[in-house]
Formats: sequence, C-alpha cells, structure tokens
Amino acid sequence: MTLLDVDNINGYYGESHIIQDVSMNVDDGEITALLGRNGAGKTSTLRCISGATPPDVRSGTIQFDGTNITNEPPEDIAVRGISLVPEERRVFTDLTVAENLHLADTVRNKSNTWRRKLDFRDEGMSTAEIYEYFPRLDERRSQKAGTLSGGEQQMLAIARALHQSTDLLMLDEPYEGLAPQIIESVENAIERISEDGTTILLVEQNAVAAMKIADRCYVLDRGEVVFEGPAEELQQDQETRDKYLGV
Ligand SMILES: Nc1ncnc2c1ncn2[C@@H]1O[C@H](COP(=O)(O)OP(=O)(O)OP(=O)(O)O)[C@@H](O)[C@H]1O
Repeated sequence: MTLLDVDNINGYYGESHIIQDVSMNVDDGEITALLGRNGAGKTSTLRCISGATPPDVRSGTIQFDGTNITNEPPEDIAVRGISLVPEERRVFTDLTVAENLHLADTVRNKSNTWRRKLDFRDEGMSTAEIYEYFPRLDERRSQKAGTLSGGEQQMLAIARALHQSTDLLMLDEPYEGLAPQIIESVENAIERISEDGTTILLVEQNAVAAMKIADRCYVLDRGEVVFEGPAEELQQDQETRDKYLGV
C-alpha cells in the first residue's frame, strides 16, 4: 500500500524552478531511497514533503495516508506522523542525551494532544523504549551530546524523531561524515526500525550504502526523476550508476 504519494510536483525557490515534475511512491513498511549527486534536489524534495518553505510547491500533489498534505504547515505535517531528521542532525551539543530527549518531550506531548483529537494512532516511543532500542544512548544518558561520536549523534537525532509519532521517517544523509564501521551501525538501526514497522524515506549521496538496505530507489538529476525501480535493478544498471551517481 502506498503511504506517501508524490504526484508530479513542481517546487520553486523564488523564480528558480528546482523540483520538476517529480513523482514518487513510498510504500508502507518499505525503505525507499532517494539518490543523486550533490545539488540534484534531494533535500529540496524532502522539504516539499515536510512542508518546510521554501521551496514553494506550485503544482502537483503530495498525499500522505490518503490525505492531501500539499503546502500544509510543517507542524501539521509532523502531527500526521511524518518526521524528518535533517542533514545537520540538530542535536543540542551542550545538553546531555537525556536532556535532548526531554526537550523532545514537549513537542511529543503537544503533538499527541492533537493526534488524540484527530483520532490518530501511534504516539511515538517512550523514553524507556528509546533507551531499550538504543542501548548506546542509555549508556551515555548523562553525557553531553557534543561529546558523542558522529554515529551516536545520528542515533540521538533518530531517537528524537521516533519519540514523536512517526509513521514515515525521512532521513537526510544519515551516513554523512561517518566512518564505514559506524555507517554499518546506523544502517543496522535503520533496518531494525524498518522491520519494526516504520516506513523510511532515505536520502543519501552514498548510493552504494543506501542500495544495500533499500527496497526501492529513485534517482534525481537536476530536479527530475531519472530512474525509478527496485534496488536490485539499480544495482545492476551500471549506465545509470555511472551517469547519475558516479558509482
Ligand atoms: N534556499 C535555497 N534558495 C535557492 N536555491 C536553493 C536553496 N536551497 C537549495 N537550492 C538549490 O536547489 C538545488 C537543489 O539543492 P538540494 O539541496 O535540494 O540538493 P541535494 O540533492 O539535496 O544536494 P546536497 O546533497 O548538496 O544537499 C541546488 O541547485 C541548490 O543550489
């Protein structure tokens, strides 16, 4: 079943037409990867979905769980169960792991009040569940986030997103700047989250790593979709990989 249906959207930064007729389906329970070189429009596509402006979606529609969410305010989209972990991770480096999660509590409570009113399911993981899920964060509860490794900071950013009601987790370049063995631990966490039922939209420049765990892939080039298909198909399509991904 399609959870997120992006249909022919056109997104603009002022007069710059950055996202051009992009269509994309994210199926319930799957890991969908959105790939492409630097500047291809991956982050802008995520911003169109999360409602962050700019870019401004001037035509096309974005439906989530059957509801049209195109150009809804970002806080409403978050309440519906779409969480975005941005590229820069945005953990509070001077606060401890526990304090970072505690800050997310306020957003969680607010979001859940709204969700109850709207009769939505899934209220996000409790702090106890998060520590059970990420034992590494449990061990480092009282450590300042700024002293965590890159991989641990990424886990904390993901944990904060899962603390809120999340049916669709969008991850923007979660492997960026991480050493290969750390990428593997983040990869394992993403796979586990997926197996436990959260749908994932993974944006990566590291196409090789992303294809390993993705079910379906989309490749963007200059704001347009140039490939769409199962991850195995992209793995074998050397021409597309050379031309648009450089791998
Ligand atoms: N706020 C903005 N205003 C104007 N143009 C922008 C803005 N943000 C991004 N762009 C432009 O939009 C295009 C797509 O950028 P985007 O960040 O979406 O690409 P990306 O595929 O995510 O690349 P990266 O891996 O560098 O994040 C680029 O040409 C970029 O310069």
